[in-house]
Amino acid sequence: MMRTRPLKVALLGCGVVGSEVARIMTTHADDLAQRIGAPVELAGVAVRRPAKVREGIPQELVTTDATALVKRGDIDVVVEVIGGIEPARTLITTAFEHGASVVSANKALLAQDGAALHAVAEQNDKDLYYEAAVAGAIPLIRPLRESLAGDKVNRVLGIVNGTTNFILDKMDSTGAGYQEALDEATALGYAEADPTADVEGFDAAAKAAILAGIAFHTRVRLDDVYREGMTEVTAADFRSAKEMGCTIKLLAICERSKDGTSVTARVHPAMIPLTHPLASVRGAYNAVFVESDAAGQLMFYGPGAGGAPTASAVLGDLVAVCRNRLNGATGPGESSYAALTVSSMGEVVTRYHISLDVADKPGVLAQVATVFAEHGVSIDTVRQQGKDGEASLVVVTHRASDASLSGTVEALRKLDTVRGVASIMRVEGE
Ligand SMILES: NC(=O)C1=CN([C@@H]2O[C@H](COP(=O)(O)OP(=O)(O)OC[C@H]3O[C@@H](n4cnc5c(N)ncnc54)[C@H](OP(=O)(O)O)[C@@H]3O)[C@@H](O)[C@H]2O)C=CC1
Ligand SMILES: N[C@@H](CC=O)C(=O)O
Repeated sequence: MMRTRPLKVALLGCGVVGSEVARIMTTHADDLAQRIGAPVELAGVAVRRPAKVREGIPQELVTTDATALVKRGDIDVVVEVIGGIEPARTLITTAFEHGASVVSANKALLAQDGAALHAVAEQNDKDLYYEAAVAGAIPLIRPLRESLAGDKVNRVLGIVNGTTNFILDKMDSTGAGYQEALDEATALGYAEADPTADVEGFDAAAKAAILAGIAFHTRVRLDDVYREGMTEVTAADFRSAKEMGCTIKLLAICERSKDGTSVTARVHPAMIPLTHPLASVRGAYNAVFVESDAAGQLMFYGPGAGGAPTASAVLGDLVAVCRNRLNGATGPGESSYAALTVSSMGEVVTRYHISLDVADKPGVLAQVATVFAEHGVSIDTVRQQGKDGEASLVVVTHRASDASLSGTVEALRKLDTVRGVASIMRVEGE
């Protein structure tokens, strides 16, 4: 039976994502009411610049006083799409304390303060949902939290940042420059307010922290995630990757140790074989592999950024939270998490592609090979190209720990025949 009194929604932020949330709430109002069992009403929209023309948003709903909006006391659900840590964190906390549940797309905040926010939500018997915080439109949080709750997830690996995938794809497929591709991603609404978060890997690291926490039922914070961005990836790296039958992607990889007592989470550019499904993920699309004991390997794929795709995930959460509200219930919380150790990057085992500038003279290869052997790093292939007394030496290793590889590189730098380490890239997905 349809309830006639509407559920009231406060929208905090009306930018790329918020404007699409408002549009869908209006255009799909009847369908949403049907699915929820009550109409939903946009009760207020908090922004920074009230004078800006916002199509479809009645001016009387617009306010710059987000605090007063969440304190009104008659708001059922606050949708936070402002981004950043403050004022978003205080607004969300205040919303719980004044009787509202919260839907957020704010991965930066959730990766940093997710545990504290969940605690406040639970103390106040309210929901905190955030499907849109990871991988845009792709349903990933709910499958991990609910569908796979009876299984044991061991690994989550994928592309979780649309902006950097867009840039790397453009650089690889059209030879576009980095800045040109970044400007296009920003104009399309994919990039964060400060795109440093995207290109330096902070956004993907926040998503990795959230994914690892939900997948392994533990707490992983942003600071626990090893992070390298993609600003150092060059056209030469793409050429080397092609010679190996690979391309380069910015990957987020979260793994549970074999004995199940610890986890690792990392974000960095990696070479992946062109035959791997992740190699064909184009533009701002994301794709995530989840490996679990019983299900085996699952792949989630779809638009990872942009206003409408992200709003789709926000609306899904809004419907779920409204239904919970009508049923007088809340969805699954996170208070039952175990405290697994988060291991350092040194313990991660993978393959490496190392490009060295060396002197082009006899014995160099043997010298370099000895250093690898002394550090217990086994070599898979070596390719040398020399010219005018200088040479470039490309070494691809078998699987080795990051700590052994770091020791190897430190020792290589001390050889007088090694002029420099041009690039080091991990090789994944084989
Ligand atoms: N863009 C995307 O593809 C995706 C974004 N997200 C996340 O969604 C959130 C929003 O992103 P996006 O829509 O792109 O960001 P935008 O920068 O486009 O929008 C931010 C909105 O917040 C408003 N705002 C900023 N500060 C305040 C404040 N102090 N009080 C009230 N309103 C404020 C802005 O107001 P005004 O309009 O007046 O400037 C604007 O409407 C972020 O957490 C982001 O990480 C998640 C997935 C994908
Ligand atoms: N800036 C982010 C937006 C979605 O999370 C991205 O590019 O993935």
